[in-house]
Amino acid sequence: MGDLLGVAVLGAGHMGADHIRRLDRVVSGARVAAVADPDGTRAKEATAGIEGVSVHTDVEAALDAPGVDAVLIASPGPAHEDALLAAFARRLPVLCEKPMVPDSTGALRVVEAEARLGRRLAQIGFMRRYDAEYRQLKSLLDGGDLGRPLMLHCTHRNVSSPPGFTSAMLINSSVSHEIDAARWLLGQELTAVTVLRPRSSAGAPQGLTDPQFVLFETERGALVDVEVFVNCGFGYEVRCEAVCEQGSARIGDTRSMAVTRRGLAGQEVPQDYLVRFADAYEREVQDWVDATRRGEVTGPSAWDGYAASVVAEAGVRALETGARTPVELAPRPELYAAPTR
Ligand SMILES: NC(=O)C1=CN([C@@H]2O[C@H](COP(=O)(O)OP(=O)(O)OC[C@H]3O[C@@H](n4cnc5c(N)ncnc54)[C@H](O)[C@@H]3O)[C@@H](O)[C@H]2O)C=CC1
Ligand SMILES: O=C1[C@@H](O)[C@H](O)[C@@H](O)[C@H](O)[C@H]1O
Repeated sequence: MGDLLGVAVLGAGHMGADHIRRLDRVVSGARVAAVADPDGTRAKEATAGIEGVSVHTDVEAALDAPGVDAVLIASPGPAHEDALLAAFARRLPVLCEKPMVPDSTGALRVVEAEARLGRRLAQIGFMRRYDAEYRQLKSLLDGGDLGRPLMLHCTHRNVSSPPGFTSAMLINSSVSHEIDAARWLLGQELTAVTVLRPRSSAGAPQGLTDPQFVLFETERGALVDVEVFVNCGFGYEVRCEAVCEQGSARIGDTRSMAVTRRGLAGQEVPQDYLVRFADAYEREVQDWVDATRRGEVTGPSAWDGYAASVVAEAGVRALETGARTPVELAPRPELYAAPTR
């Protein structure tokens, strides 16, 4: 490694381009060494003005490019397994966007491959763990002042879904964040899932089941409900209220300046995740760069990515069948910690 951690970014779409900008201009200690995207034009646009970066349409060529010390995967979910295994084969540390691998069999292959190496290389991009409000809620719950958590009420709304977004993706792409956040906040595995379908919004693309109401059960008897609505049209809203035995705590209400004029009081509502979670992405990538330079791997693990995929897969089955669906996890390799609390 030179003075700076050389990062190969795989995928230069919405998230990839934003991570490239962040690595180049916001976080310290890293540089963009290579970028791969089958759409070469996107890769060129995302790297315009960055010195010393090589641009590729082939993932393996980017991983083997000079100066690459680590990898950031921001390609679509189905491409993640091959990319993770290629990074592991080269012993390169990885920050992989969620979902780690959308299908649980592929996710387990990633866990097993890392366990065979005997050390962690992967951090999964569940950035809510780096959001100031989520961290505050986590400390409060861990401190025990509110007593045992009984319920989490979650809201996850997007203004609109991108082209090609499916009813299953409301769960395995969008709700994957609540799945990870609930496991982390509560320190418990999720054990069963039920999905209800309210009437679909006229604002949703034809055939998309949107919104959905998802109910998770946990191993120590708590309940987690999630309203997910990805074509709400009015704002990017992510909220979570924890209801405990001796109190409740709620995060995600609009935190911007309040303005009153012409008889109305109002606050700006973020329109997408890049705005709402800008600070969280920055802290996530900075922590990853710092830990990688120290030779450590911190943050959400491949096991967390696997668990989220299994729960989401059960959720998609529950959506299709209308039935309460149990979650079955494989035995957890020793390399990974159990959820604690
Ligand atoms: N943490 C978060 O809040 C968010 C995470 N994501 C995740 O980021 C990832 C990318 O999502 P978006 O940027 O929204 O998608 P996108 O569709 O905007 O970009 C994906 C890019 O990857 C390229 N690509 C396709 N196959 C590839 C391959 N095998 N190797 C390298 N590049 C390839 C595409 O040409 C495209 O440029 C997904 O895993 C998604 O779930 C997306 C949005 C927010
Ligand atoms: O990860 C994300 C997207 O992939 C997903 O599609 C959105 O629903 C989430 O809000 C966003 O954080």
